[in-house]
Amino acid sequence: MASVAEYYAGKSVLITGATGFMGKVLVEKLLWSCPEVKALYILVRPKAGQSMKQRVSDMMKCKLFDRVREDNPDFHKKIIPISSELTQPGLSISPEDVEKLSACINIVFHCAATIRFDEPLKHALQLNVIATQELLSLAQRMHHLEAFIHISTAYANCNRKHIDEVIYPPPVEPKKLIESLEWMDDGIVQDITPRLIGDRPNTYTYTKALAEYVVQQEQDKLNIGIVRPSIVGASWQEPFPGWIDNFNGPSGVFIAAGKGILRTMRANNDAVADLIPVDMVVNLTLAAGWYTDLEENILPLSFRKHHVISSFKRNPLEQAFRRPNANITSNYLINQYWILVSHKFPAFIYDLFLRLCGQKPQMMRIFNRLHKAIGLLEYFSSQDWEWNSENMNMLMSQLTPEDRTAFNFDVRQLNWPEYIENYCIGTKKYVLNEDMSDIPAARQHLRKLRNIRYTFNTVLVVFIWRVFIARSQMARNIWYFVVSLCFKFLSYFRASSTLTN
Ligand SMILES: CCCCCCCC/C=C\CCCCCCCC(=O)SCCNC(=O)CCNC(=O)[C@H](O)C(C)(C)COP(=O)(O)OP(=O)(O)OC[C@H]1O[C@@H](n2cnc3c(N)ncnc32)[C@H](O)[C@@H]1OP(=O)(O)O
Ligand SMILES: NC(=O)C1=CN([C@@H]2O[C@H](COP(=O)(O)OP(=O)(O)OC[C@H]3O[C@@H](n4cnc5c(N)ncnc54)[C@H](OP(=O)(O)O)[C@@H]3O)[C@@H](O)[C@H]2O)C=CC1
Repeated sequence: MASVAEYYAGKSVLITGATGFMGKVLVEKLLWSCPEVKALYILVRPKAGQSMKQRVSDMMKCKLFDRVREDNPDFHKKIIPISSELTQPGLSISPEDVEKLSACINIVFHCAATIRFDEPLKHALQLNVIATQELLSLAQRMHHLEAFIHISTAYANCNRKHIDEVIYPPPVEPKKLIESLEWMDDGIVQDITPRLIGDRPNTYTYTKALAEYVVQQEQDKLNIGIVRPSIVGASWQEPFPGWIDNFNGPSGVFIAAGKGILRTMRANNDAVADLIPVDMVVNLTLAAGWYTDLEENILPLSFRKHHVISSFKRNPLEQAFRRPNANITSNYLINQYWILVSHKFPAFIYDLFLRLCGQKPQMMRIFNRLHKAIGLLEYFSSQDWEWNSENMNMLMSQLTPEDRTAFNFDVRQLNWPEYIENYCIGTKKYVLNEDMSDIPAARQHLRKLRNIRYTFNTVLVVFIWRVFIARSQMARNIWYFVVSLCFKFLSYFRASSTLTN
């Protein structure tokens, strides 16, 4: 059997979602580890006033492609952008491009999706299910297609506790749902969405489950593979440790904690957050293309020992609101208490301060957004799942020893504290674009925050005590008793030290 790199040599690959987090890393890794790959066709749409060409050219300037660029400055010649808006009929690919793709594509990686948890059902269905269907139809026209790899999520079946490497029956026949939603206006769809998604937490996991079923329907006509990553985090090693470019999932949580904004979160301390580095997911995806089978992948990170706070204390973010410190509890009331004391109260004080300085208050608004985001993640942070990963282990055993290194997805090799440290540094450098040389100033800022806190606490204690003493005889008695006790101790130590001298 050919090695993974040999398999991709001379092949033309089609990638959707190549401008996304995972897609970019997939493109980079293919160019780096499979240098003989013939061409990478990427489906891209114009966005935010930028043309498709401009977007692709910006993407290739990204630091992520540094090692590829150094190795081969002409690497961009292998990347062929195809204009496509996935939510449009026929993916809005021109007939000439359809012809071109049909004639040359050997492998398809379908990464594009909306991963927002609050996506309206109609749009999530359009992108995650209908576009997948359209892509499968296109794939059937490809004369030399060898594999169609669909990126799903380990949470597509999160309504189950134990998840096997099988496609479960869909919650509803996708075709019927698409037909019925077609005539409904957005308001009606919004009203019935909770009933439709049932025991799933959001439209994302619901539509990803439907998409898996749609892909499975084509298994007689195409060689399909489904990869189900869990929570995808910053890169472990490739192209360099800590690469991350978004606020999704844990990254937003880490940044909010590092900035001292997030001080409490509802999660099951005994549960694990199944985090997997993006480079491992990409390695597994490429190996799945080589082998074409059904895979999934997880790595447990315990909520109790997450190493995030200690990492940010060593490498602080700039201008933190408060010192990083997070209380993780599964108890609703305790969490609400901390939200009040550690989130809303400081936000209120800070906004009051801003108002007094003639500035616009902003902290309460930031906290409201944070609470919305954290609320959407709570379902995942409060539970535990069990995944079967026999196919993944089998795939690993099929790789040559060299490929096991070049396309490593063995999560047991990961050093957890080191990975989280690089992840936190990655959020600082690549998401927030902060300079590492500012770390001493950021540490100084944390020290200042600590001193403000000590001063504030002392003033508060003295103030409460003074109020208390003024009103209660008993408090006064206790106060005098404590003071006289301290005084006696002091005199005793002074006397005994005089004796020993
Ligand atoms: C110290 C404790 C440590 C504990 C350790 C444990 C960690 C693990 C924790 C929990 C794990 C659970 C994870 C489960 C994952 C499942 C896995 C998957 O299969 S898929 C992928 C998942 N998909 C998402 O993560 C999308 C989630 N995001 C959304 O749905 C939306 O972004 C939402 C609703 C959260 C916000 O929507 P809007 O409309 O209010 O805002 P918008 O347009 O997205 O963003 C506005 C601005 O805010 C930033 N932003 C977005 N999310 C942020 C966040 N979480 N924190 C801070 N800023 C964020 C954005 O970059 C943007 O910035 P600009 O305006 O462009 O400058
Ligand atoms: N991130 C995670 O934690 C996890 C992700 N996954 C899965 O991995 C895959 C990739 O996720 P990730 O890279 O994080 O997601 P991103 O949101 O970073 O990327 C999504 C990609 O889809 C493209 N896309 C979205 N809408 C359209 C459209 N209408 N037309 C054309 N392209 C479109 C985006 O293009 P554009 O740049 O134009 O917006 C982007 O390239 C998804 O299938 C997701 O379900 C699974 C588990 C966890």
